[in-house]
Amino acid sequence: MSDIPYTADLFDQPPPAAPRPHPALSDARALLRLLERWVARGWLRDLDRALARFLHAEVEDAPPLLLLGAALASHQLGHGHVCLDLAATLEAPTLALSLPPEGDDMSDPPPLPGEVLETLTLAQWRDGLEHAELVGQGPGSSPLVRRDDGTTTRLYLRRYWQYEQTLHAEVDRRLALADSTDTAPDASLTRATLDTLFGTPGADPEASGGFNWQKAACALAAQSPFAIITGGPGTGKTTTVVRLLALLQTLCQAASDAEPLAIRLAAPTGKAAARLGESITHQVNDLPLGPALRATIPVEVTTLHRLLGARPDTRHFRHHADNPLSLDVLVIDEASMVDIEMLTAVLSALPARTRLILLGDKDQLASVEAGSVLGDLCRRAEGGHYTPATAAWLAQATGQALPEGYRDPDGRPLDQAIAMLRESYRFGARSGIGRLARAVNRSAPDEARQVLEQGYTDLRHRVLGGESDPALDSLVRNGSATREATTATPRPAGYRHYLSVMHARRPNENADFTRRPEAYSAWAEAVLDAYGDFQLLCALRKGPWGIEELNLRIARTLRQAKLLQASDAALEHGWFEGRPVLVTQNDYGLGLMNGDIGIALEVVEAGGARLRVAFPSGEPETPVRWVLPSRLDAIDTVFAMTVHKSQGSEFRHAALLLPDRMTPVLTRELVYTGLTRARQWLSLVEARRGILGEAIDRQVLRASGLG
Ligand SMILES: Nc1ncnc2c1ncn2[C@@H]1O[C@H](COP(=O)(O)OP(=O)(O)OP(=O)(O)O)[C@@H](O)[C@H]1O
Repeated sequence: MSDIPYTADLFDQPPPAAPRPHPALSDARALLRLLERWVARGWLRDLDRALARFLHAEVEDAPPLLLLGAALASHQLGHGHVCLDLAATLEAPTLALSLPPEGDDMSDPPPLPGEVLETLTLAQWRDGLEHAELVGQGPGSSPLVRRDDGTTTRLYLRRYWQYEQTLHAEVDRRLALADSTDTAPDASLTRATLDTLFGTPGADPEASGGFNWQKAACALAAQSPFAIITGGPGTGKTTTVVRLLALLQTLCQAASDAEPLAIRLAAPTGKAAARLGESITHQVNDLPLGPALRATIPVEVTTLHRLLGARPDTRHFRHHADNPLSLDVLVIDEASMVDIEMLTAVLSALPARTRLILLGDKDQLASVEAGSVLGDLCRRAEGGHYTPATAAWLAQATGQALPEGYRDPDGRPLDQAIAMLRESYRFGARSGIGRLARAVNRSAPDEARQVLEQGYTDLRHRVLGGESDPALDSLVRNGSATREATTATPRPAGYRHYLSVMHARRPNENADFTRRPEAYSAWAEAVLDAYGDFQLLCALRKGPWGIEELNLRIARTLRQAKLLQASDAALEHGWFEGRPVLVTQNDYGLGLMNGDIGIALEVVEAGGARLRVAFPSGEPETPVRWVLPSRLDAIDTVFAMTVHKSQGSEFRHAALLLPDRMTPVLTRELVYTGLTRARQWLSLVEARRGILGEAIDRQVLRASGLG
């Protein structure tokens, strides 16, 4: 009692005024004015406001709370959510809406969502959505759909609600087929084939209790027309799927003398497709199988757009429910990057008998488009939840007893179709990167901190002393010093490495580009390969820790070290030799895909020097595709790359830079995705001590009704 100041002052103060409801909550015109200010400021898309305006113009009595919900549900699509979760929005508007957006300087801002929503309750917002013409509860023609459960309401634009419904229906249809006994594969042949493909039974590491999850994944997927194989980097997803395809072909051959299964492999981006193609080619060659069976496993990988027959200027594909793909098996790699619209299109274009196998890492950042389908479907993957019938099948088909902890008599049909690979062969038990990735995934900041302090040789950690700390420049220029710095030990590179290769291996100055293309091609291949040795990854686009400012800072650092030569103007806005660029949009005409990285190189042509940009083509005969800078519009300089853009890529040494303050994009998934891009070494750079812990405490939860 004595701690409380007992002074007259305390009682003289008027009680704080209760916040008043914002006028936009009850007046449609005030709401539209507010949305206009948010659009002018770049907080909302014009598209989001246009929807609210359209509904207001069409239906005079459309409640303001409904218009607000519609604009925000539309805004959420731009942030990867298929719907607006009302309760989450009211609880933490800034986080749920990512508003104000990253990089806003907050000078003279319009009212913040938090201020506007401050007095609104979930019950009031729900009441405000009561409008039969505009908001339905299910099938119908209303533009919006709401789904209520005890704790929240989800508001969808009808198209996205429909995607979710189609996806549910298509997955359920396939899972129901899995239950019918006439589709069950021959258990003894499955077991004999898996023993051949995987060698002696039970050869998996102790960490998995001797249980070979790769083998189990093959057995689970072989008995279901829909299957997911999820696992972190290097857990053997590709290894497993190649063996699964060999098993399926063996079972098919034994069942009939018919043709082998028609199998296609696909990935969401050209880069992911090229990577899978390369990895699968090696794996197929190593299979302990005869050449005839090996030849039935394809090594060519296409993009999903190409598979479905994308047509320019329309979101409709050539293949759909009425013109389905003729296939027996479709494998989609990097499925975490596939958004809900694309996955629905794929499922609709596949006959129900076609087996669909999704591969991916459920813990990675989801697609930037709406819907984290893989993550949602795999929410229960960690625990297994296999029924007694599934455990019995695994015992018959693999000769292994499923550990108790993964059994569940109440397991759901979807659980039976999902296999999680739990052991990384790339990051063994002694790898700091692997241990850090596990700590991040478990949201264990203290454990992550300990891993950083334990002196792993593949892990470096640095806390910067401010925006201009030269340690960052030194890291990106030179890489990091190895602890066991002997000349024989390879070192984690910085950008000096690829630029040195560029200078040292340049073709003779008399070599003309048109007459000696092979000399230029070999040079470009060496430079591109060396570039893959290092990449700086950042969470943000804007501000001192964002890629825009860092790209310029790094270019200047490299010029100062005499590794680049360019005027200020060229560094800021133009082209210079050595400029690494990232393609940000597919360009089928040029054969370039979103995510491709090229490097500007100077070639001698017709007696003069000119810049051309070299991209890896993925084709063995002409490994480099040369493009004139003037033909490239959708590109960014990529000395610094956002973690979002780095998905599906790997670098021998990756430096992950975390900013000095929390922003909505900084989450556990982002840190995990960033650090698992490193194949051999990771440098983790904190702009402020402790930011890693704060980031991994926060997980993105995408709003959806899947899972
Ligand atoms: N059971 C195993 N025993 C030993 N090595 C393995 C095993 N499974 C996979 N590997 C090796 O681990 C490495 C990674 O395997 P793989 O490429 O199949 O993993 P992934 O999960 O597809 O990787 P990514 O995350 O790159 O997509 C490869 O070198 C592979 O040969």
